[in-house]
Amino acid sequence: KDEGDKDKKKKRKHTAACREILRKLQAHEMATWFLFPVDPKVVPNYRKVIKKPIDFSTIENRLKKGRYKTAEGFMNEILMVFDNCRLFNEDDSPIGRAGHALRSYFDERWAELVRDN
Ligand SMILES: CO[C@H](O)CCc1ccc(O)cc1
Repeated sequence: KDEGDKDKKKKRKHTAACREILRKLQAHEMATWFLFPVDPKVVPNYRKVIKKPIDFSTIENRLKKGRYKTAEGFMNEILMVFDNCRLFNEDDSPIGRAGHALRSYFDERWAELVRDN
């Protein structure tokens, strides 16, 4: 097995672990607002405020295409979902609270992944 094969195997391993975490996030009851891109027709000023819009369906497509070289690349885009939410929504609002709840849930799943790998 040359280096290339080992790297490919490692990438497959972290991609599978990241897809499992993403599936859990998408299944979470608080995930509704984060599943698909925010529609600029529904929220006109969203794209003016949020410079890097990102959502779970976009991340899922990138995972499937093998776009993340490392698990950290995946983690950074997941965290961007929650940073965007904190920027756009009051902490004390339904979507703000959903973002915080889902971020805590992610942190727990991520800690498990790090521990188990
Ligand atoms: C990920 O969702 C966005 O942060 C919130 C977009 C939004 C804000 C206010 C509304 O009335 C509707 C959508």
